[in-house]
Formats: sequence, C-alpha cells, structure tokens
Amino acid sequence: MKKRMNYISWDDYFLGIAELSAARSKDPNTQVGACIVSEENKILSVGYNGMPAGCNDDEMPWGRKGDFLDTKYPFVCHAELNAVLNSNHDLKGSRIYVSLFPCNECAKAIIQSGIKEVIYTCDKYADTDGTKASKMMFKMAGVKTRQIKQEHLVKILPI
Ligand SMILES: O=c1[nH]c(=O)n([C@H]2C[C@H](O)[C@@H](COP(=O)(O)O)O2)cc1CO
Ligand SMILES: [Zn+2]
Repeated sequence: MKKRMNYISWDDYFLGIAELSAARSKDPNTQVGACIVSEENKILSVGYNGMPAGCNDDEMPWGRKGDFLDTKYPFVCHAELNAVLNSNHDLKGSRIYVSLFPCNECAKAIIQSGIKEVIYTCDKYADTDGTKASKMMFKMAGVKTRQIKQEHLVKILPI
C-alpha cells in the first residue's frame, strides 16, 4: 500500500494554524493569528491579537472610534508581537505565518528577532502608511514576503 498523497503542504498547515489562532481573538472587528516556524518546520510560537496579560478584556474598550483612550488601539497586543514575545526559542532564520500583513510596529519586532520570511493572507490595510512602512523595512532588511490568498485556504481548510 502507498502513502496517502492528498495531505496539506507545510505552508497550508502553518497558515491554517495561524487562522485557527485568530479564532481565539476577542476583537469584534479584526481577528489576527500568527505562527512562527523554524527552518526545520517546527512550530516555535503562536499568537493572536488580544489585551495585555492581566488587563481584563471584559473591561477594556474594543471600539475603533472616539477618543484614543476609549478605543482598543493604545492597548491591544498584535498577533505577531505576541507570537514573538511568547517564544522561548531563538527566532533567527525562522518564518512567520500571519493572517494579516504586519503593521510597522510588528515589522520592527519581526526584523529585530531575526525572522526571515513573512507569509500572509489578507492585505486589507495595504494603502495605509503603516503597511507601506512595513514593506519598506522588510525590503531593506531582506525579509521576504509572500501572499497565500484566502481563496486557496478556503479550498483546503474548513474556514
Ligand atoms: O498586523 C496586525 N496585527 C494585529 O494583530 N492587528 C490587530 C490589532 C487590532 O486588534 C486589529 C485591527 O483592528 P481594526 O481592523 O478594527 O483596525 O488587528 C492589526 C494588524 C495590522 O494593523
Ligand atoms: Zn502589528
């Protein structure tokens, strides 16, 4: 008997884990998940966007508009930052799978931790200065970026 052939690829597996991690997010508008993987295809860390540890997410604001301090923006930890900070491993040479293209703050953490490739699905904030700054920094720092479209993932994963 031969081995089963229609198994999912490493890319689909890790992006699927990033998507599953996003499902843990309490953000009512955008749920983001991230999965960091070594050169040997071992998972080094996962994360999703949420309030900092110890900050009760029932008491924190989740809105997008109004006074800055009444919105989620000054407080929420991004999925990529959580994944970088959650890891006890050296991330040099690793790659990060993420459901949304990283913002400029996460891009800095990604570059500084030695991650060498970003594989992402959604790029809905491509027109923002934050995303443009991320792309500039990734290019200069030699961090590769690659998109796997949502339509492809939907075909292979029950999401
Ligand atoms: O790269 C990212 N990673 C990440 O975790 N986030 C989080 C922060 C917020 O909780 C949410 C974005 O919210 P909104 O789309 O409503 O502006 O996604 C946002 C970005 C991109 O801005
Ligand atoms: Zn970010």
